[in-house]
Amino acid sequence: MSATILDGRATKDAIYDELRPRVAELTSRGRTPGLATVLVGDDPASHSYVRGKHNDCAKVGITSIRKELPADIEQAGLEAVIDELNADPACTGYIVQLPVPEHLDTGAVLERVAVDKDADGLNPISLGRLVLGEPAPLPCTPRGIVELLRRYEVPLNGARVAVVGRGVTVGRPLGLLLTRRSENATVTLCHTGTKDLAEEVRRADIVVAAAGKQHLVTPDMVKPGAAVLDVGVTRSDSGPAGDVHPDVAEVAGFLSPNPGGVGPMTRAMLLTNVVEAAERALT
Ligand SMILES: Nc1nc2c(c(=O)[nH]1)N[C@@H](CN(C=O)c1ccc(C(=O)N[C@@H](CCC(=O)O)C(=O)O)cc1)CN2
Repeated sequence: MSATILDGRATKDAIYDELRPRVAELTSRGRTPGLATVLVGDDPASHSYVRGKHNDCAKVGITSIRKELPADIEQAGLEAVIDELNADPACTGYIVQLPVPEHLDTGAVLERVAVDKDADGLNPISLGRLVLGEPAPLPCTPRGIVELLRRYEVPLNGARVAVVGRGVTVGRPLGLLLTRRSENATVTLCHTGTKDLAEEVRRADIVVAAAGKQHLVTPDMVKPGAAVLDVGVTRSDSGPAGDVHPDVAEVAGFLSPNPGGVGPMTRAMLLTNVVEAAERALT
């Protein structure tokens, strides 16, 4: 058996075909959406992700605003840039690319992003609304995972899902999304303290590996026919590697590869959040 590939690149392109006329409509009404990114430091992977986001903006007609700041910027300097974007009418949504250098206070930064411009859904008020089941921009990677599963008709209702990794951009919000009544899945959030990870994964109909540990999920851990989504990435001299061992493709029913799976979906959901915020502002 070889898994059906959950193709994030093709799905992203289909989503952009849907976004383009919505952006054109906003533009015709004098409200072109504008995405800003704030990138602190020189991390090559972060630069590559941000470049991808702006390339995508050009494809759908969203205006791009780029703020690139030195790695040694003080908290006050970064907050001044955030205040500037909060006040800029051309910026209808923005993100601070994570991680920021360690001397900066990530929580304070995310809290300062104006809620109505929070394109990442990572402001504590947006996350609180998600917990309460109120409308909010959804964090891009978890939203992308759910969208990818839906478009490939992977059943979610009643599914057992093992999410490996409890980070704030993926694992924790994904647990919240998948346990909404609309998704109705049962989620086990696994982490470094999980006693028997292999057993938890083996029980799952859907496995989301977002731990950032190379080839953590091996074929013997996967229930035959399960959907496996590889989200984590580890970079070494031999190049980037995902959290899922390549041989899992022989056991899984569906596989979201890395690269080419959830990464492009993260970008597609970011642009979707920006368009939705601009549409909300018009109504
Ligand atoms: N503010 C945020 N920071 C980060 C987030 C986030 O959602 N918001 N998530 C990750 C990184 N990320 C988004 O910024 C991201 C990761 C991967 C990709 C992507 O398109 N990957 C491609 C490969 C591209 C490449 O290697 O250059 C793929 O998987 O095919 C986009 C965005 C951490 N930071």
